[in-house]
Amino acid sequence: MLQAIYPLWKYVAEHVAFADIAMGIMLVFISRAAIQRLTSHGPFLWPVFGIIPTIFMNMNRIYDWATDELARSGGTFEYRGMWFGRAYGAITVDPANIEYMLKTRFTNFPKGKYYRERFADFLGAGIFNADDEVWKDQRRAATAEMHSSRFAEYSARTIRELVHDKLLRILEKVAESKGCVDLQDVFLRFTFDNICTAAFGVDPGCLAVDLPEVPFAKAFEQATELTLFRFTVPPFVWKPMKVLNVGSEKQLKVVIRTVHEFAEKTVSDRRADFRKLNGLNERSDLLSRLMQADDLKSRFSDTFLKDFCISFILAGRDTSSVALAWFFWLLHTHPTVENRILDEINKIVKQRTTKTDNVVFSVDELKKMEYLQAALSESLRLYPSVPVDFKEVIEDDVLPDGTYVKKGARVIYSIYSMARTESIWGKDCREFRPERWIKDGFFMSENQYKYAVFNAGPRLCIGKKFAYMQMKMVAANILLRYHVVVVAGQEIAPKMTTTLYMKNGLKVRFKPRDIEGLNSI
Ligand code: HEM
Repeated sequence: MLQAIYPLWKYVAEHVAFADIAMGIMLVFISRAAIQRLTSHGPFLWPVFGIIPTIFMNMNRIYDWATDELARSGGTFEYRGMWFGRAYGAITVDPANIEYMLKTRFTNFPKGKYYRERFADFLGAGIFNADDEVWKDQRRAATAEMHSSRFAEYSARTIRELVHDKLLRILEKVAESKGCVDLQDVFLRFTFDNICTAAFGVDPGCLAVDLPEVPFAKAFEQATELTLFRFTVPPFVWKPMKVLNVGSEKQLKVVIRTVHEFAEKTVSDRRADFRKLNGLNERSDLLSRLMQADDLKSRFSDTFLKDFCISFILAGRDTSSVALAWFFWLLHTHPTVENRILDEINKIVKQRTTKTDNVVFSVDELKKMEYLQAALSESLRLYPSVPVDFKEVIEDDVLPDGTYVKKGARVIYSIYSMARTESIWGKDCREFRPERWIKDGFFMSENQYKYAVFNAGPRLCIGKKFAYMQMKMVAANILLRYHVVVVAGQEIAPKMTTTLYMKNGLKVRFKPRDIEGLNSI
């Protein structure tokens, strides 16, 4: 045998240079990739690394890149990538595929282990990080409490107080000084205080006039960012770092501790109040309502309540604030829309029978603001607070458009790209046109799977109603009193992360309006 191979090897060694062999291997890979490109949709898949190099090349415009590729591929493309571990699946904007995953085959497309493993330290088994029975239990409890008239009244009151006692004071101070402020930062502070008040019944005080740094809020922000880092590196990098307690994992441990200590103390203090007062009838925040509702069954342990509240804060913290920042930016670039909103607010104020110096909108008045609701929905369509989401595949499946997805795959849906897809929203899909939401003078909602901004199906956002009330209360009160002037020369661009922040914030000035002359901008 060796006698036969040796002459052959000798011949190859003498006549074929190493470079020729390398070239041969490369040609095989390139022709495989070229065949793949010709026979499938989607971006070029590189040898070995698949889609990863293309993602890195387009990192600073990843959402627009995905939109272009999805348009080229007819709405869905498959991907695979090797980044110290295998990743594979599909990316889609097809509403039928989204309905299939989020409703029809809900149990085959959970959040999954990949997500849960990375968020476990921070969120424990909280609703945002749970599947199956653990999720169902929390969902049921949260829905019952949040849809109660008691919570609706409590949240309306707390939002109103926060707007009038804190937010408008800050704006007034900025307007008087003729200075400018980062409106996105102000909104982030507002929603953090607001969601903590709703979930825990505790106001952390981020929205004080001097805009202080609040340790709990800072720790929460860092815990989110450092957890997201785990999605960008392979497990064999972050897991040993966690065990050895070094680098970002060391920092993560510290900030998670701060968040958990705050939450644990709030839960145990409330438990003590419960025992002392023999109930929590006076309190309407979610934590107190859950404790009270659970009085006899003892189903909700303190750990469950802590995890529940932390998940809730994560879900409701930044979503409506970034939505408001994009909304005010769009108004700046579309003054006719701003005028129409002002007309609507003006009419509602004029319908009042009693005049007052300080207009405080009631929930009924906010409900009548149909055009404002349309403008906020349109702004969220173009700039969805959660631009992409994904689900894990439990068993091999076929999506309605024929895409085969293997067990263990991740199917990503790009909500940002959906808004820019002509087959979904028409030729004017890229335009900011609140009128598309108005039929016969009234706001008309859209199919959840076409407008997946608040997710859809059994996991539809629980805070949707709360978020609209919050956004309308803020927008109507600011617009009534100020013309928001965007400072010229700043770069407005999205930050490439899981929440659609403005990368550089939104610097604005406030020009007080003559409330009598609402029609003049
Ligand atoms: C404009 C504002 C908001 C938007 C665009 C939004 C969007 C979303 C989206 C896309 C999800 C699904 C996330 C996922 O499963 O990966 C979600 C879930 C959720 N949202 Fe919202 N949200 C907003 C405001 C809020 C607020 C203010 C609250 C709390 C008061 C809230 C509470 C929740 C909760 C608890 C879930 C988890 C539901 C579940 O998994 O069953 N959201 N939201």
